[in-house]
Amino acid sequence: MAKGIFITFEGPEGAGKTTVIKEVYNRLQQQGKYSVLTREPGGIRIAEKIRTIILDNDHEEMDGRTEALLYAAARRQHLTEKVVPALEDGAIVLCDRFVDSSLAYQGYARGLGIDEVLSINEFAIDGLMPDHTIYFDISPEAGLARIAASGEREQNRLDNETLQFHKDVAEGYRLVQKMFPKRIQPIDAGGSVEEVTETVWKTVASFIS
Ligand SMILES: Nc1ncnc2c1ncn2[C@@H]1O[C@H](COP(=O)(O)OP(=O)(O)OP(=O)(O)O)[C@@H](O)[C@H]1O
Ligand SMILES: Cc1cn([C@H]2C[C@H](O)[C@@H](COP(=O)(O)O)O2)c(=O)[nH]c1=O
Repeated sequence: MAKGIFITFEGPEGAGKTTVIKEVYNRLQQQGKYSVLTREPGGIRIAEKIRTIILDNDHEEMDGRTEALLYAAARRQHLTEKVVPALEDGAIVLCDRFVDSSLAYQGYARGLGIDEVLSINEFAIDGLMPDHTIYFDISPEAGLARIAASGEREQNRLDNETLQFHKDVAEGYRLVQKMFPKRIQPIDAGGSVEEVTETVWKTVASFIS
């Protein structure tokens, strides 16, 4: 049985999750808290390989159900190899995206059905849902504008979806929040990096105190 705390970070493209989660992880390290920073899809060798297959711009023919199953497969391996052992060791596990991404992106935006995608993920996660989820609340337009402004990142197959797809992702997340109101805590992600980091830090601190 897990002894640690499993915290996931969710939101649309460019919401600032990766930027802020790194800072939160650094602060936990400075405080001497045993913490693990990881991401989905990825975090371990096999899941990073699956990530490359899913996000490759050249794989435009990928079927929606194949996509959902690949995310679930990467998740299963990541959980068994990294997340569960860390939780059993008492770590605070910070994970950049998890099952709610599948529900919003594949379940709602791809039109596979939130319940259907939850059902294949139930097999993958075998009962392990996050203790807490922080949702970075920002419009898809603002998130995509941040990515465009930075010019640092190569656009992947999901980034390159239509604006309507990203609006559907946001609507999907809204429905997922209604399904899990106690677990998912929205924060305003529209401020500066410093402002959002402070909000997230305070929220994480409230989970671990
Ligand atoms: N609060 C912020 N204000 C302005 N720019 C930001 C803010 N947070 C992050 N950025 C910038 O926006 C871009 C996207 O940020 P980041 O990669 O952290 O987002 P993300 O939520 O992880 O996105 P994705 O899920 O698409 O990978 C980066 O260039 C980052 O420097
Ligand atoms: C876990 C997960 C992710 N996605 C999408 C969301 C993003 O477009 C990419 C991951 O890229 P990031 O830069 O690391 O955020 O994958 C998804 O559609 N379904 C999922 O389950």
